Amino acid sequence: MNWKIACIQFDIAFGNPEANIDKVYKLLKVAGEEKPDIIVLPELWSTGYDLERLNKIADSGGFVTTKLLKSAAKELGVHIVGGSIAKKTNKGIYNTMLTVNNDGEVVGEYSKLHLFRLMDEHHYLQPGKTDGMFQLDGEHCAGFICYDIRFPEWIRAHTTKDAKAIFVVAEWPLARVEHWRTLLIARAIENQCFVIACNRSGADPNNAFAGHSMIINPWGEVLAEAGVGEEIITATVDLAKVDEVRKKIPIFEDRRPQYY
Ligand SMILES: O=C(O)CCC(=O)C(=O)O
Repeated sequence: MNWKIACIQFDIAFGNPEANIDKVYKLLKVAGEEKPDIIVLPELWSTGYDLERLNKIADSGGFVTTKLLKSAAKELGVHIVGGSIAKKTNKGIYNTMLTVNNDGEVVGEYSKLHLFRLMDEHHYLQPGKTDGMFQLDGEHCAGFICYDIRFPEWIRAHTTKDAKAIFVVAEWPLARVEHWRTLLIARAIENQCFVIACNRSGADPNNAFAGHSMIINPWGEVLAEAGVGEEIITATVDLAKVDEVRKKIPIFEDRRPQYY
C-alpha cells in the first residue's frame, strides 16, 4: 500500500474555534489539491491551549468538528487524521483525536492518555481510557497525542498489535524541539514503523511552538520535515518497507517480554 500523506502545520488562533474551523476547512482544501490519500492536522486545533476557557469553548460532544472532518473527507476523497480537539462530555473534557475515512466515516477516536502536567493539562482534562488503534484501507495504524511519545511502552503496545504507521499530533513547544525530533526518530527506529507527526507553528500567550512536522520511515530516515512556520509537508510512504525492515532486523521476533 502506497499512501501520499500531507501534514498541515499551521498557527492556531488562541481560544477562537470559529476562526480555526474556518482556517482548517480552507487549509484542507489547499492540501487536497495535491491529491493526498491522508491529511493530518495538529493537536487541539480548534481551541489551542486556552485551557482556562475550555469549559466554554470545547466542542460539546465533538459534533461541530466531527461534522467538518466528515464532510471535508467526503468532499476531498481523503482520509483525515483529524489532529485533536477538546471534546466536552458529561464526564469532563477530553483531548480527542478523530480519524475519518474517505467515505466520511469516523474510524478512530482516541483521547490523550498521558496528560502533560508541565502545561497543567491534568487540571482541565480527563485522561483517555482506550488505545489509539484504527484502520485505513485495511492497514493497521495508531494515533498518539504529543506527550505520549515520551512513553515508548505505550507506542510499543500498538506496534505489537501490528500498527505499521503511527500518527502523532502535537502542540510541541520550541524550547524542546530537539526532544521532539529525537523521540520521533527513535520511535520509528525501535518500532520499525512509519511515524507521521504533525505539530503546530506560531505561539500562544504561554509558549512558542516548534513546527518541524516530520514523516519518518521505518529505518529512521526523515522523508519530509517542515521548518518552524506554517507549511504543508508531503511524502509518499510504502508500507511494504515496514515488512522489509522487520525482516532484516527481526526485533519483534527477538523480544523477550517474559523478562520485562
Ligand atoms: O513532552 C513535551 O515536552 C511536550 C508535551 C506537550 O507539549 C503536550 O503534550 O502537549
